[in-house]
Amino acid sequence: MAVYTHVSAETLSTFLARYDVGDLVSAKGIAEGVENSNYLVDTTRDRFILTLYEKRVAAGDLPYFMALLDHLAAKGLPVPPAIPDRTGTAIQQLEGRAACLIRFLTGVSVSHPTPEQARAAGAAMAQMHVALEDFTGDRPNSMGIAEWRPLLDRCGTSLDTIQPGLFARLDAALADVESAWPRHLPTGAIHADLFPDNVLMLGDRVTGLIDFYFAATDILAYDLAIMHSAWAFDGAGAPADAEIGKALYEGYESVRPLSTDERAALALLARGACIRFLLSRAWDWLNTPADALVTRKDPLAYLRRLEWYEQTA
Ligand SMILES: Nc1ncnc2c1ncn2[C@@H]1O[C@H](COP(=O)(O)OP(=O)(O)O)[C@@H](O)[C@H]1O
Ligand SMILES: N[C@@H](CCOP(=O)(O)O)C(=O)O
Repeated sequence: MAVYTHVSAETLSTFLARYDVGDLVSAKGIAEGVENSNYLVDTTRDRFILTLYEKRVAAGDLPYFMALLDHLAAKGLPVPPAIPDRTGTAIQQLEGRAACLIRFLTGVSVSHPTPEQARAAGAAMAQMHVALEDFTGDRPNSMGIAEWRPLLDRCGTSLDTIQPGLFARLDAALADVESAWPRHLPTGAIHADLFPDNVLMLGDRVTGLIDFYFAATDILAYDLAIMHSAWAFDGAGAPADAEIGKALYEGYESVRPLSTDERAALALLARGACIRFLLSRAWDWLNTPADALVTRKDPLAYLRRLEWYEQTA
């Protein structure tokens, strides 16, 4: 579930009156997602997404995310910009939360992507990287490599309640990744969470890239490595059809060919991605009550992926 903050029909009607978008017809909470409260809003004119930003998205970061979305939308990328109200304001306050009314995009996120869908999604990521080459916004990555050790230490040996020896295992894996992490690869604005659930598709066509709330300045090839770690495995962390990972890379390189150094670094960057998502999932696992409404994501699926990159890639 992802409706943490309830918005009544009366409050929403008053809120929509700030915009030139027609009158409220219906509003439904959206179950998918874990970070924010999302509503599907229909008006007499159109369909929108209303997002209320919960504790993980800092209100101070919203201008960066919105500028990035505007930049991509202006270049024709299928991303959902926030809609300005009659005064030109896109970032609002609603029920004590920062909130935006966002363009609705058609399409569905695929649970089991095919190679052709992975190829299209890889190409979409590369188009995004190219379109952001002249984006001047900057946001240090709050989930980047510098943050992994502090997060590991905050989780501490409680990790061993998830799997015996997990803390020591991650401590060693992180030390290896830290000592080899590349410092010379091209950087720019990256999505940093382009999992299948954040790509909307109709058939083999990408109709939407959503959920930019981890976007930050970081290594471009790291974004692709994150994507590979999310797309080329099943939910339990076992490798999916090898064609999917291959098609993802081919799709990306059909738009933005990787340099030799970027290609050589992909496996290491993917090991970093595995540690990053293992740690954030483990933190949530340890700090979310088992009966909470939010479904906790399996941290160990990312340990299996880490092992695959260490042994195979
Ligand atoms: N602009 C959009 N157009 C269509 N559907 C959207 C849009 N934004 C979000 N959604 C829907 O809402 C769900 C949750 O959105 P998401 O941004 O992933 O939430 P969270 O940040 O809480 O993880 C998505 O899986 C998708 O179904
Ligand atoms: N993709 C991350 C969690 C972030 O969730 P999202 O719904 O905002 O994409 C993971 O799978 O661990």
